[in-house]
Amino acid sequence: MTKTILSVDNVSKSFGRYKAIDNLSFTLQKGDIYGLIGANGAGKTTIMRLITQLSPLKVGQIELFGQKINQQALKHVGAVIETPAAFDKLTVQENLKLVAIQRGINDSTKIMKIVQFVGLTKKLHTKARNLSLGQRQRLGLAIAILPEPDLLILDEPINGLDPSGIIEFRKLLEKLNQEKQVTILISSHILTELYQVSTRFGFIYNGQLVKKITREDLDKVNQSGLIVTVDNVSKASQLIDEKFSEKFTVIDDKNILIHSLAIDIPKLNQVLVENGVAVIGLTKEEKSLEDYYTKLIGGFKNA
Ligand SMILES: Nc1ncnc2c1ncn2[C@@H]1O[C@H](COP(=O)(O)OP(=O)(O)OP(=O)(O)O)[C@@H](O)[C@H]1O
Repeated sequence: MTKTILSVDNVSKSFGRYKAIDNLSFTLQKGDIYGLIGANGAGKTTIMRLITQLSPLKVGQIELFGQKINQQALKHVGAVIETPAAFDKLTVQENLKLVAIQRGINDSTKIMKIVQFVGLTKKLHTKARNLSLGQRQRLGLAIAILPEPDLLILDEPINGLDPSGIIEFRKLLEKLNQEKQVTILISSHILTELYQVSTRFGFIYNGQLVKKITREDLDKVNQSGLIVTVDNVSKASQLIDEKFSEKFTVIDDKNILIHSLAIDIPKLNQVLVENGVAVIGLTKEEKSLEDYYTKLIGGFKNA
């Protein structure tokens, strides 16, 4: 049975006359890794600040774990929003000890486990101000996950991480999600990475959630066709036209795009070969999350 962890319902937020969030609604079910995507200024941070009560909610409703947001429910939420919440003058260990005291965590081995988990063991006694940007991101994550939250909210957590750091970070999130059943709301401009980690996506444009899609459905939409590479395009297109009902486009003098993956591929191959057309390749045309985003947002910009 699915369990709703977070429900954002018709939320709006204005700064003066400017409407940063415009009637936005979405829900997170337990186990989701929800990728929030949008251009600079779209409203990603603002909605995260509203969820965590860093910014007061005046229009709409937000429920956490089935109840109206309140301080008690927020104890089960870990968040890294904008700059990580570490104290510059304290070391990594001191920062985590402080969180442990604030949250009543008595197990002293837990800090070491978390430090190891986020890959900061060598920096245990380094002051937060002397950490690199990526190391600060890791400390921010450590602070957020030390109290074992049920929901983790991460605003641009992979900014500033090096390539191997990005991969490690993805593995950390997957581990938290799979082993500890942590539900995650994450924003990032690095869409290749967000695609790999997320199970669902929400696209924000000008403060509105203009599209919600599961990764499964995104994959279906993006797997938009089959590219057939042949030695004789005119003969091949004539045969496809005669023998199959799928729409197709001749791309160039070697390639034809069939606009459906439902076509009977062995039969297509057989028909072409039996009629003297050499089939050089059959490739699924798979588009990326970037392609989907560009097309979706392009449509709104041009509307
Ligand atoms: N405190 C504030 N006062 C006035 N305007 C604000 C305030 N906070 C945010 N905004 C505006 O609200 C809009 C949404 O900002 P937000 O930080 O949520 O965007 P974002 O999607 O997180 O962008 P980015 O990808 O650049 O981090 C922006 O136009 C921003 O200038």
